[in-house]
Amino acid sequence: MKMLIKNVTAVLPDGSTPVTNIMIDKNKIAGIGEVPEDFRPAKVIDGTNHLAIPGFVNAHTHASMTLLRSYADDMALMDWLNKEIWPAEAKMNDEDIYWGAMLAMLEMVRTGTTTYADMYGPWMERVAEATIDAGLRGVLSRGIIGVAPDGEQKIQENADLFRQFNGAADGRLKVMFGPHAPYTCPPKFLEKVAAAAQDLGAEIHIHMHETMDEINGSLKEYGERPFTWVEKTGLFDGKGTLAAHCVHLDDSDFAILKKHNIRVAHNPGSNMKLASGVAPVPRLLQEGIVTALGTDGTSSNNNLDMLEEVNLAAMLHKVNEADPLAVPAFTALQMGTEFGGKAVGIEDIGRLEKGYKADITLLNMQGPAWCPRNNPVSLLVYSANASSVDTVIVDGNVLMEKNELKTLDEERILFEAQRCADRITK
Ligand SMILES: CSC[C@H]1O[C@@H](n2cnc3c(O)ncnc32)[C@H](O)[C@@H]1O
Ligand SMILES: [Zn+2]
Repeated sequence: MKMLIKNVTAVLPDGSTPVTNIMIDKNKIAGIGEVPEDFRPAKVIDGTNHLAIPGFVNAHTHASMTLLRSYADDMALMDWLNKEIWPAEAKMNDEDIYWGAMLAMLEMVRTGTTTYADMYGPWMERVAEATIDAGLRGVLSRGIIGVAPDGEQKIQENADLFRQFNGAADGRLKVMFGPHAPYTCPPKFLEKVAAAAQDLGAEIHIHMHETMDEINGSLKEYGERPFTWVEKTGLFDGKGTLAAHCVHLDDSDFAILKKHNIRVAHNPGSNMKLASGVAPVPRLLQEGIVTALGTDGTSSNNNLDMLEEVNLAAMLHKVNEADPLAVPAFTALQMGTEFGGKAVGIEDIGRLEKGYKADITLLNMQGPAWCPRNNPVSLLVYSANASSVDTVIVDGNVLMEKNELKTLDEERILFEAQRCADRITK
């Protein structure tokens, strides 16, 4: 189907923001600019007073964890996982996974995210189902904890997930392998994950170097930093790696990141809330390492609002480096969009440009946060919030138009998610 977004202020890849027209043909952007006479759209969206941006790419989350939002706060990572999160997750069933994921879909659509990279499980097929039902683009991995007795079975489940869903839903689903972290997956086990992923040509999604405890624990147990010994398992030798966090990095870690083109998902909100530290984002960007943004799960954030992460990325590194240019506004926006596409290994998302996928978010610029209109990118990153998002398009399909949801039943999702959460947490 042909669709036209007319008279919209569009954030183009060079950061300019002309008032223009976006032409969509099937699932792609067919052109931006003057509308040719022979372009006859079946649907027209009036973009007057709206800002069009590429849909946000959440490069690291745990969607079904929405059920644990506001359940365990103000703790450091390992206490939080061991004492609260893992016992609660042990009570989840496949219905919880589905409705938790549906609550995440609802929040992502409402806040303008069009693609997300997830690590969770078991029952990741229910997350796939939720993604298909909602119409989002999902990069799914079965979270694998190797120290558990059923570690090998989890590798098989990840392989099954890949076979069943990689490329499914018109290519909207992609599957990676999800070894949880170096402290839950010993070297011999990671060798097996690496072999299984490489057999299938799958990429890796893993938490790396999140806290100083992780680094110190690894130095104690293996005499080496996690990146050093994980590299020796061959995990980074396959199709590609998405490493979440990368908060604590020395020169040897930077060398490994560059050697293997490892892409980083920076999670400023989660890193602040769990008091994990501040990732060296300005240096990552300077050294040409693909650095995207993620929310992490909603028990360490506590929401899936990518515009908030864009704002946090722009603000946190300024104060940390005492440098207002540490992460400029447009760079932060690129981290949440274009760099996100690269990080999740989908090269044709994240830019408003001919040939790219029609994954587009529109924000209503009426209201005080958007006035005066001196600089739309600045208004977006520093002034507005995601309540301005009113229209979301993924793969050429409209998921929300002028705040009206097209694929999701909000009332039902909120009811079912509360019911599931009550069973787990009460
Ligand atoms: C085995 S599925 C994924 C696993 O990861 C847990 N998790 C959520 N947030 C974090 C984080 O910041 N660091 C490490 N692990 C995290 C989640 O609860 C699942 O158990
Ligand atoms: Zn995480």
